[in-house]
Amino acid sequence: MATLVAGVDSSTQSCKVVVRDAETGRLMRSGSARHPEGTEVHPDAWWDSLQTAVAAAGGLDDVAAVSVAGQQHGMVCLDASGQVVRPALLWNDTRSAAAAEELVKEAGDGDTSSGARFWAEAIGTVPVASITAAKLRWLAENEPENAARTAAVCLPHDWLTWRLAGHGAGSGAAGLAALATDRSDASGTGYWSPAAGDYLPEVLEQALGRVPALPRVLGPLESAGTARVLAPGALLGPGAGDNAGAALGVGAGVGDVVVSIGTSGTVFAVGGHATSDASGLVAGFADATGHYLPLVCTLNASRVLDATAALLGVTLPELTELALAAPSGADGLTLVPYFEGERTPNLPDAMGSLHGITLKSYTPANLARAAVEGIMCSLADGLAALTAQGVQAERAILVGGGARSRAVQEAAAQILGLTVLVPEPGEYVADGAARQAAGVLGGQLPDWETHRTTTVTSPPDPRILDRYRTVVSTAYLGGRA
Ligand SMILES: Nc1ncnc2c1ncn2[C@@H]1O[C@H](COP(=O)(O)OP(=O)(O)O)[C@@H](O)[C@H]1O
Ligand SMILES: O=C(CO)[C@@H](O)[C@H](O)COP(=O)(O)O
Repeated sequence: MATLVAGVDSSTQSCKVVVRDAETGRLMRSGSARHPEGTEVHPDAWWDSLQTAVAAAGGLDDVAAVSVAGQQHGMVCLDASGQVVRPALLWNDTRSAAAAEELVKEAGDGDTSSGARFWAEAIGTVPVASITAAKLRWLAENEPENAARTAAVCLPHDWLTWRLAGHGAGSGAAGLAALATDRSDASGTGYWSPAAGDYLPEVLEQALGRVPALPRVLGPLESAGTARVLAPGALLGPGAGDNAGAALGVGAGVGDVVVSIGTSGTVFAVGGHATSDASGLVAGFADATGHYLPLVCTLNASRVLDATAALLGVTLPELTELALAAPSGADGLTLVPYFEGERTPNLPDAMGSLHGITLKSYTPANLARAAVEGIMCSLADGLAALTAQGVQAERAILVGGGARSRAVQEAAAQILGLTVLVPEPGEYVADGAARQAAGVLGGQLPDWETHRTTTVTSPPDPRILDRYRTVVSTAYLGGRA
């Protein structure tokens, strides 16, 4: 009988579970379940969704190993008994924007530029609202009683792995000591340095006022123990942040840039050295294989498509058809997609906007196309920031729910200036977690050949990005590029 492994992606909008053959990678079963809306979510809701998704995948009683990947940065605070202190603040919750600014300024003794240089060099990432350290500073300032009750801090994937190991409310000090994470997710906290491979407790103390218990950071194929719940007896992998999970899932190599269009838009690459971008555009994360994962993340991607489809009263496939019916460049209509504020560039209070409205351009088809092009332009800016850090970019690999849209695929080919590869629709973060689980079981990452990939061709149209950049520069950046 085949040995089975499972991978989980506990992402912003949903939880996905895949069960694969450990040797061949063949997909045996899968399931998913929705997460609640909002940017503040109680971790119990993720646990409920995980249970539903596991049941939909036919259970995990027969799997030999499981790894959990998840949305990054979410602040999960536990008290001394192991109980969750308050609902988690997610990566896309911007209430911590001012706290992030304070942390940067304080590190430079009041000077933001030298503060940013400190963070880039010490941690690899200049904090913005998304980063866990900024959320902890917000907690200390706004909910001191919750901050005082916080005995341990962990991330969404750490907490789910811990629950699978049988820990939870009532586990006490021994339970907190069993918390584990991996390099990729630790690198998004703002108090773990990918270059040093260690926590910087002084940075955490500056953020929260003291240093609570933290998860042990496991190596790429180090086990987090044995599952006792949902997959009893299965080996637990270290897990990963979802972007590092996607890199594992698509098998990204040198020259590949992964572009993910989910709730977040991300552009990232696996690299051989740690980056430190003091401009704050590129986060210098770690990957899940012992290397690095320089990454740009935006707050606005697939949900801009959801909102535009809702406004036009069409389904997502209909939105794609509308966008494809419009001319490239949408007759000059430019949509800046900062609907939820923006993280890159760091404009937490920004709003979206529409430019170039004329009697000719103001049509449903052009609006659909402008939404797609606006998202892709913001990711093209991310790509430019990445290559400015020395990242080699030859091919873009599109993943995430939005990559299912042919209009998105074609816009990528027109705007990014790279060869665009689209793996067949799938759950690549959960697949990456499953691949990690197989690696933990067998001692090395398997080379699964599990997905077909198509190359998208569409004539490049540099006018789209030029026009977008002019609009962003004048309307949002005070004339700066
Ligand atoms: N056919 C489609 N066309 C465009 N977008 C799609 C399509 N199918 C799914 N999506 C998008 O996928 C998104 C969810 O993607 P996903 O990567 O699962 O998000 P997350 O990882 O943030 O939870 C939805 O917001 C939806 O807009
Ligand atoms: O904050 C980041 C990366 O820094 C986001 O990429 C989150 O990890 C959420 O991912 P999705 O659920 O949108 O895929």
